[in-house]
Amino acid sequence: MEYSLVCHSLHAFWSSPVKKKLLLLSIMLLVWVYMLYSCVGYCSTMPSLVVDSYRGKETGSALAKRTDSGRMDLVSRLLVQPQPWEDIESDYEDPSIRTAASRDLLNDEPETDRADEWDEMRGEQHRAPEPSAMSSFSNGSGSKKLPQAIIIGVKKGGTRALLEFLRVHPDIRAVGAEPHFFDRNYENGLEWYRDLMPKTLEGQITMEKTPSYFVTREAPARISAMSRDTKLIVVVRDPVTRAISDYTQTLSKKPDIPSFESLTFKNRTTGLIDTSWSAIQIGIYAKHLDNWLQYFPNGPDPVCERRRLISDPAGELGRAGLLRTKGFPCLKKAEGSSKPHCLGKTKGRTHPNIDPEVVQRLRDFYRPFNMKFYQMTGHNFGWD
Ligand SMILES: Nc1ncnc2c1ncn2[C@@H]1O[C@H](COP(=O)(O)OS(=O)(=O)O)[C@@H](OP(=O)(O)O)[C@H]1O
Repeated sequence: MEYSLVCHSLHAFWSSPVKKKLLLLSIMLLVWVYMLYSCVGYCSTMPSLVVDSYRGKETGSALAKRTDSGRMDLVSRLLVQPQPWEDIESDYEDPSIRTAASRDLLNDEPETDRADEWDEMRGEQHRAPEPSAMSSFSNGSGSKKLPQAIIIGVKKGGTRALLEFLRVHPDIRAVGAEPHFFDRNYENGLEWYRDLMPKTLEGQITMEKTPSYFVTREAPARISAMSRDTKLIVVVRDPVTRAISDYTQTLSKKPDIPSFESLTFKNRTTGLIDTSWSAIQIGIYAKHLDNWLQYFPNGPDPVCERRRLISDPAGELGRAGLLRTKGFPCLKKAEGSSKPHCLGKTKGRTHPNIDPEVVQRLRDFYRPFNMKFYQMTGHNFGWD
């Protein structure tokens, strides 16, 4: 009896249309709350491939200390546009690199473009960190290692472009500024050098580029003492246009220097070339390479060529055996950016017009050295 009464009242309750709607609404609300709860939990534990603007401004330790709830993560992901170019690599912030003197070998002039480094550092601040590096950064894992690969030259050869191409790859981590360890800072010791490097995980490659190593007499012995397995990479360029590019850089900083033509010759009448001028000397590649072969009998490998780096970067890197098997995307654009990150403002300066006779004289001067260089590397770069 009691049972039928309860059933009856329940039946009466369910049969009321208003109450039916109320119940339906409550169920929907419950389902919605449950779904939201699950989604928050799931998203907050997803590996982060992009950096939101807030995280991007933090340092590693700040990241570690952060105790955001998953809900905030979700909200920031939904509301804030992902800004993958806002992460800052700590290696660019290293004051010891920024203040490292950068001087020409023979001319007492800045060797590479400091302005470039700054531009590139700024550009770097807008780079998306690689997923693997990101995770090592955020969880504090990974360690600083001595570089396994170094771009050793040549100055004005396109070394910056090459490094930027390579470091797009998630398995490559590189220090952006030039450490100049094996030429100017050697007395600081290997620990100092290692400390400049970014943290890497197992399997990642640490790299740096300092183009003056190629012409530094002590560099091969020093690099070999660090590790004979160090992979040496050289980008070369037609020595005549390289010299003009080098001169153009100096001219942009010291507009009062003598003309290229007058610096080229010891004696213009006799046509004797001044090989003590660094702009000329750097281009005698065969001579410098000889020095490397004493410590690295296989020589730098690979030797890339600047023209090909411009016309077919992926092909040139593939030919050179760099990342051949990795499906390397060379000039990757950042999400949300129309520009590929590559070079600073000071690259691609207009060269001054040089007297064609002087250019020809220089071509004649370099020809035998170029031939020797082709022989040594087993590759005709076609500069003659
Ligand atoms: N994608 C690409 N590939 C190859 N080369 C490129 C590329 N982009 C720029 N460049 C030119 O490279 C020249 C600068 O070389 P570096 O980066 O080695 O200069 S530096 O030694 O670090 O100052 C510099 O040459 P100049 O313009 O003749 O001065 C750059 O314009």
